[in-house]
Amino acid sequence: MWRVARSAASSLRQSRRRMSTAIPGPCIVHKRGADILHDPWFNKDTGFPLTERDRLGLRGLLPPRVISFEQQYDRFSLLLVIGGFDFLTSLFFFLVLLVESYRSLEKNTQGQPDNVVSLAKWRILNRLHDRNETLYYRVLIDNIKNFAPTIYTPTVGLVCQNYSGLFRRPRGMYFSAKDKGEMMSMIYNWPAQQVDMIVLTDGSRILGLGDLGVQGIGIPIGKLDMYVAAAGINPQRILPVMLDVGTNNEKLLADKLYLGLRQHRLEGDEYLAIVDELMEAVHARWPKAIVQFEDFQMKWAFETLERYRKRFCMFNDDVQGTAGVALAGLLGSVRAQGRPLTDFADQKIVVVGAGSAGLGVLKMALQAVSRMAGPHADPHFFLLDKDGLITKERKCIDPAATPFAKSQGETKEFGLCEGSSLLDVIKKVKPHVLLGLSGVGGVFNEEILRAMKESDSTKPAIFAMSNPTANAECTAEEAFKHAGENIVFASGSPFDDVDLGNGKTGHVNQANNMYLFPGIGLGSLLCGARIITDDMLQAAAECLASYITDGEIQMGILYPSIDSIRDITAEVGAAVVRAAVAEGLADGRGEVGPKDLKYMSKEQTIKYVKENMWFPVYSPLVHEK
Ligand SMILES: NC(=O)c1ccc[n+]([C@@H]2O[C@H](COP(=O)([O-])OP(=O)(O)OC[C@H]3O[C@@H](n4cnc5c(N)ncnc54)[C@H](O)[C@@H]3O)[C@@H](O)[C@H]2O)c1
Ligand SMILES: O=C(O)C[C@H](O)C(=O)O
Ligand SMILES: [Mg+2]
Repeated sequence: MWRVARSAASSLRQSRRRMSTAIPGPCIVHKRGADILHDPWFNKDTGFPLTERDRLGLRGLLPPRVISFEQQYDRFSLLLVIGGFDFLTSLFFFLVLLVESYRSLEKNTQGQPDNVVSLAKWRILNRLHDRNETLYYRVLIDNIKNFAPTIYTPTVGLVCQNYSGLFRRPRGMYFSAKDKGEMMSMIYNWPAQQVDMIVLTDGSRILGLGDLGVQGIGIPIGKLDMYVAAAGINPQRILPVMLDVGTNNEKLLADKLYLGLRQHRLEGDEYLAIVDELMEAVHARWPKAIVQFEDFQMKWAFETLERYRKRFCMFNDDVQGTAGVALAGLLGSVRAQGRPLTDFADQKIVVVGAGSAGLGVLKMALQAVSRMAGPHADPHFFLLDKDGLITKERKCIDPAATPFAKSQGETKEFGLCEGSSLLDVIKKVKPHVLLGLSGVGGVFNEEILRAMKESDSTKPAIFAMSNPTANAECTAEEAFKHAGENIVFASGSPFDDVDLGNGKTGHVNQANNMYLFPGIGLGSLLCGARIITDDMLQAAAECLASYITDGEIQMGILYPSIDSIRDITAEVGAAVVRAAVAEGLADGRGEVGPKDLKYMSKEQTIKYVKENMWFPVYSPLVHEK
């Protein structure tokens, strides 16, 4: 409680410093009176100055006292500090929640008080988001480390699971299979003239929680919150999109409260025709918008990526964002062993999970090895799925997994065979890295973690990257307890650092694509990239990898603290801009043309990116009919 209060106070001081230097430009508003109070984009609540109240027809619609932004911020931060950590207040919100949507919440959170508290915190933030976006994003930016776990992973998973019960008002756009033929006109229903960043899901693989259908909309919302907080994308220019093509989740289909289409998922050409139509509609209205595909099941993740990546400015976060973050961590783990980066080519890496994320990681790791050791390099990657080690003998092997399937010669060398168990692989291979993207909680059990003690690495790396928390392959505590103090550890969802009991701390890294996707989107946007290429993604990953100092690496720190995510994102964004310029793919943006971008130094590019990041301050509102 004390630590949180102190960090909230220090954020507030920093925030005040920024508040005093910012000179906001005016903002045109086409409405007056109560309509403004009900619009979270423009609403300042009690913060409207008296002159503005007169100009906008607000006099008499608010209590007379004007409360400054700083005071509003204080009041809200206090509410959250108390709301999050004081037992009685938590209990109060628990009761409120029970009353408001008793049945569904009780059913879904039975015996899990942590979840109830997490949802209560999410509700408090969400209410502010509904009411006053400027204050919401300021609170988020200044307290990102505390609140990311609430608006993003892991709580966002819980929010998706409970979506029907939590639903109060829509956010973003919903396109469904029933809208076929209508999307080109529907897209004009979105009230904002300009959209820069879209996150799109079909809800088919939400974190490690499976097919959640329309309820998956929480993921694009959470990702776009990170875009605003980390990348400074203007919240008036973001658009979360749910493409509801049905669900194969029988429980949801049978649920009377389910808010999505009650039909099984479209498949094959029918499915692709719907996605094509949506992409055309988006492109027709906002040709420069970046589209991030998120949490699509593997077959559609790969297919849509290949289908659109040369036609639209888009990327798949689970395949490409995850790959870059994992690669940055893997390079860090080579440094942690005191070895040169080129030794990455010799690392034995076991990847558990042959889905969109696991295969994305291996593909990018293979590219890195080829760059370091030449195109004929023979990397030591071992890929397992639910049926064990994948070899060339596997029947019905997924084409995307084929390049990583082991040949008979390779398996023989290690005494392995098709379908060898994870334990067998670890014991015989003695890998430098064990990386999980399986979506299965606890698969790195005690035996497996103990076996990692025999790793050939002086600093074995354990990456339990699956989300949310309960789906992590192991907890941080289990990893340090069973695999030893010598490991470097990273997880997709946040865990606290581990007290090793001897005055030492086991550092927990969060290997989550949040370190890259905001910068990939921001950089692509600010240079007017036509498409997003592998070189741009590689530049992003390398930038993240180089952010960490040798001193930090020695302490087991592979990724920066989330507190510095805005700074990291600016650097990553600049790296993406420079890579796009180098490839001749940057058309420029606004008054900044391709030539301007080309002649910017690295520092100038970072400055350009930083200057174009939105920051929440109350702008004077000017009414125009
Ligand atoms: N940390 C991050 O930034 C990040 C990014 C993307 C995905 N993820 C997480 O990774 C997980 C997987 O995502 P995905 O898109 O690849 O899913 P997916 O469904 O495409 O793939 C899952 C893979 O895991 C395998 N698997 C299932 N049970 C297994 C078992 N017991 N042992 C070994 N393998 C098993 C499956 O066969 C499949 O190959 C999810 O939990 C997701 O939240 C994390
Ligand atoms: O959403 C996250 O936290 C990471 C990733 O995109 C995932 O699907 O798990
Ligand atoms: Mg995802």
